[in-house]
Amino acid sequence: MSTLLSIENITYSKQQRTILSIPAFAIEQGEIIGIMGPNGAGKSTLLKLLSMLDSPSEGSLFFKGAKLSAQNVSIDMRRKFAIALQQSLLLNTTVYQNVALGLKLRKLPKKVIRDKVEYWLEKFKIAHLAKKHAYHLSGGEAQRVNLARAMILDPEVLFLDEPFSALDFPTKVQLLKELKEILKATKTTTVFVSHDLLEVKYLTDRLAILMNGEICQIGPTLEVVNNPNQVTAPFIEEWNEFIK
Ligand SMILES: Nc1ncnc2c1ncn2[C@@H]1O[C@H](COP(=O)(O)OP(=O)(O)OP(=O)(O)O)[C@@H](O)[C@H]1O
Repeated sequence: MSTLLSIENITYSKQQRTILSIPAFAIEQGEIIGIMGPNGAGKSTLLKLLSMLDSPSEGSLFFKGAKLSAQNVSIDMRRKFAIALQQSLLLNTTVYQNVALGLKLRKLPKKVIRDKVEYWLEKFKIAHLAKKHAYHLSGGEAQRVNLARAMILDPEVLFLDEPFSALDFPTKVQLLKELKEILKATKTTTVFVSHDLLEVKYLTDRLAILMNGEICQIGPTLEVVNNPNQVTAPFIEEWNEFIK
């Protein structure tokens, strides 16, 4: 494996408060890495920095070894990333148009767009909803559209911020299963922020535990879950107790 995206000596501060302080963190090509931690630990902030939606107060971000800064981040660079959030934030139009939008912005030929949209609607089992208005979907259907809209961009890194947390359990389990198959088949490098150890155990290869803005433990997911360190144990053991 080789490092795809990494950060070095990052801090992120707001109103004289340090929200994140991370000396080093690397995401390997093709892996699914989870970021878990208590409320307010800084998970979403870390995701925003990694996906270049925000800039750190200090420190550097590297993509394939090249340093990125607010100045040298081109549209082409941004287009290597796709993001799916808990709220699907779909547009006021059909499912088809929502999934097609990113490719239209990239000015791909109509035929290519149609083929790709059909492919991804099929993959996420929403082809029958193509003409339906996005505002009339169930939560699970909307999240499928959201994920199709991200995957159609063929991202080098997919960022997921709690995409399943608003779904009921059976819907979540089904979508997790399908998404894992898709991510593994496409070898999509994925950063997955979640509150839920069950989701994280199922989906991720490695896990970083973020507490008070610091990565307190990182390693293969099962190793971290089964051998928490002194700092992460109270957080992880509470979960282990719950899902035993
Ligand atoms: N722009 C900002 N200005 C001030 N404080 C901020 C800003 N962004 C984040 N914070 C604070 O930083 C901390 C980390 O926030 P963040 O949303 O990253 O945590 P989180 O781990 O994702 O939390 P949750 O699990 O509740 O979603 C919180 O205390 C939050 O209030």
